[in-house]
Amino acid sequence: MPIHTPGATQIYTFPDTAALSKGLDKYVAKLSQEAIKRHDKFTVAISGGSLPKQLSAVLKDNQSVDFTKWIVYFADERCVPLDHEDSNYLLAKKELFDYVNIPEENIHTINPDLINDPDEAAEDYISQLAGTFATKDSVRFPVFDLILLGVGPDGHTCSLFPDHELLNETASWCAPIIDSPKPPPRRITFTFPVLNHAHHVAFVAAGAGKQDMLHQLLDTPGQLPAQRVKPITGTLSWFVDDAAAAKVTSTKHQGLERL
Ligand SMILES: O=C(O)[C@H](O)[C@@H](O)[C@H](O)[C@H](O)COP(=O)(O)O
Repeated sequence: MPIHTPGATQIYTFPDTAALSKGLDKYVAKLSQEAIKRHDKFTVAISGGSLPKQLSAVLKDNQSVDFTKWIVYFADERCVPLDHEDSNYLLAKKELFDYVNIPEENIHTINPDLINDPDEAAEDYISQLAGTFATKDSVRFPVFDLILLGVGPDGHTCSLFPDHELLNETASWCAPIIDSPKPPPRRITFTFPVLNHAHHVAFVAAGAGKQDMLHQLLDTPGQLPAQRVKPITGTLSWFVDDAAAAKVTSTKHQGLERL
């Protein structure tokens, strides 16, 4: 059975976070294999928050995944040194990169020399993206094989916050933000066009604290940042535990059975 129905949002539920990590492992491993078969690499972007831990719990021991072909970006990053406790890179390194053999040059971090200038840091990140994606097809936007996102209690995703002017960005690939309501205030973030050009986008959300927001995002039409993630031709999936999905009424699938 295919794991995706193009155009539809797939909501995979799991009894707990351990099961969610198993499902995520299965999903990511499959997409990684498909992408490597197709173009000899797997381009993936990840977020901060609880995502790296959920992602790596099972995946880091998955011997069937060829991590040497992974090319990793951060869907958003904080303007802090790479060894700072707020760094999304540091988090991902501790949770995943330290356990798997992704070549160092394939992990695209914010340029640590530019963290005092978010504009420059965002420009630099765009140049890094161009190095990976602007190949013979000369694409207008990067097309990631997979973008993995979290969602905040206010409906934000990446560093795209409700009512912020960045929600209207239609051209730039990566934007600076200096007034993030979630600390730290200075960050860089992918924009909606980049999220929406990906082949696959998956949100990961766990815990009762996400119940109300998930119900709002998945059952009620709206324009919250996470609701504006609508891949144009790609797929959209949610990986959630039962606690987070408790109030969701939209069609849900038992994750591991369906995957
Ligand atoms: O850099 C960041 O702050 C994150 O990328 C952010 O977008 C995160 O994914 C959400 O806030 C969800 O965070 P939790 O998973 O911790 O709830």
